[in-house]
Amino acid sequence: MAFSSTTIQLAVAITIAVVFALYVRRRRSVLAGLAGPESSHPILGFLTTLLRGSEAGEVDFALQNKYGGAVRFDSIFGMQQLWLCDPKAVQYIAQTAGYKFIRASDRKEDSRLTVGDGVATVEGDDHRRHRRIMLPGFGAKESRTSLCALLLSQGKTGKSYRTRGSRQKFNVVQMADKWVQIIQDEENATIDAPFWISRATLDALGEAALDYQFNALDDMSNELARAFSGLFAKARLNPSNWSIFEEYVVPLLPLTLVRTWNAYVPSKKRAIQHHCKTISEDVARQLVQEKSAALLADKGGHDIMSLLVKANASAGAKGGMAEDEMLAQLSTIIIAGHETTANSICWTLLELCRNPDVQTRLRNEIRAVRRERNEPGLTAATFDAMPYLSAVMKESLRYHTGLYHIAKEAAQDEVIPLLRPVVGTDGKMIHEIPVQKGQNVILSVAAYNRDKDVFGQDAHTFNPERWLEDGYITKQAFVGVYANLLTFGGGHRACLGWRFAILELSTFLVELVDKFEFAIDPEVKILRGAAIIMPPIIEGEEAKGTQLPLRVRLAPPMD
Ligand code: HEM
Repeated sequence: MAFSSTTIQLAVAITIAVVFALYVRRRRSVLAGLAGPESSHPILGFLTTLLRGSEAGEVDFALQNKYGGAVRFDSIFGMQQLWLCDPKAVQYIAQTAGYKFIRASDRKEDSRLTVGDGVATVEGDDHRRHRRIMLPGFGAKESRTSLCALLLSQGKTGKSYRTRGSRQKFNVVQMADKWVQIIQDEENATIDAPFWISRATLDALGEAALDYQFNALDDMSNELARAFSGLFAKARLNPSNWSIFEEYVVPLLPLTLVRTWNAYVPSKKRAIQHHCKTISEDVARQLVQEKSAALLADKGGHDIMSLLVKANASAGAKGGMAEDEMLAQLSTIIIAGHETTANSICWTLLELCRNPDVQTRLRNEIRAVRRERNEPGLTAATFDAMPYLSAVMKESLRYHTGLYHIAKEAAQDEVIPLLRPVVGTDGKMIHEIPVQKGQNVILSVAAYNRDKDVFGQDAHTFNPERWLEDGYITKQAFVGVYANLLTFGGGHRACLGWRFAILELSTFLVELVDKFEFAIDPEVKILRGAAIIMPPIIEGEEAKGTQLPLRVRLAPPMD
């Protein structure tokens, strides 16, 4: 990439200013006694290893194995960063400390570029206000209602749910029909699972959460689907040294300079982010207008966006959201809820390929329950009757976390407790870690979810059985909203859509595993891409982005 001389001069000036600021800060750092790895780059420290490891999570597992639950490492210019997977430390930061730990400020402007000032970006009182307005759309009842409306639409529509007009099939059934066509037309065809699942989950999110038809499965040229599919891999996989430098140094500048930089210094990532934001804002504007009109006519729906418009109207001028904040929520929901869920479905299918006995047992359970209940469509109660499905999902969300890191920052001086002490550089045991205001902290979702004390000595093995046996999992500290995993985060920032994601994952698995048998060419090595989220990628074909070629066959009928 060629840089203009102004960009280079600006970069040099910023570098000098930041080096000086960090030099002062480093002298004050209280993390020096914690053990950690050597830097792998003179300027970028250990970041090049952490962000570009062979596979997302692998560096985390090595740190956990060598140092335990708390690690210090150097980021840019020797600035000290804290990495944690200790259950009590994670619990403290994600849950107990509340707003004493905020979203890392180096991530905020970046996510603002894609989603604007939505719930995932704002802080403090604004964040409380956004969550209060959004929560009604994401509660247990609403998640079930909006998704059940969809699930039932493939059969008879329940009287308490709205009809879906001309749409007859839930998206996964529609996708499965297309797969049947492909495998009938071409012997030994492989299906690139993320290509299809990403479109189907976008359609599902549109219909269930927004009452909007993206038509991504029918319309291969759909602009929004093309922009958002594989977005993280396109924008973030394998970052160059320059991208890492920019991502960590620029946010240290005063906000106006950060925004000037983002507006005038060209980058592939920012071009992608800008494109996505523009497209999603167009859809959001249309939706907010439609939903507001429907509300005025007393015809408000039960989808998340309608509930959001309704809750916002009730909140009134003081407690409500401005128009740009409402628009930002739609981009937030698409970014937060689309690829994360699509990837989780893909990883679960891959584990079913790698563990054929698990696949067979799951199919047997699905078919037995469906035969026994004999219902036209799926309901939340159908899933409740499938304990093995629940175990497979929990294990998949544990083993392949949607995000492998959650980045936080101390909003004040704090002391972080540890469940298990770690050995300091002077050989003494460290039981708690004092941090100063502004300290960046990485919570390793990948490593916490593989904690052997919590999940068993075989935590690095995919084993759904652990969720069915009493005493296999020992709760060390309450951490997350679902199955005590850190996958959906925790506390005041926990994922708003986790119930929705679980219902969606359940639906896709039931429909797909009932109908198809899945296998993968053993020669194809699938890696967890490191792109904030973890898209499946093929070793040696990283440049092609998200891929998961599966051998899909019709499953033999039940005896
Ligand atoms: C398997 C799928 C998913 C995973 C693994 C996932 C994971 C996460 C994580 C780790 C966070 C950040 C938690 C933190 O910072 O402490 C988050 C936040 C969020 N997620 Fe999800 N998510 C998923 C699906 C969804 C869905 C389907 C939706 C919406 C329909 C959604 C909406 C959100 C929102 C709005 C936030 C921001 C919450 C806030 O900042 O207050 N997510 N998610």
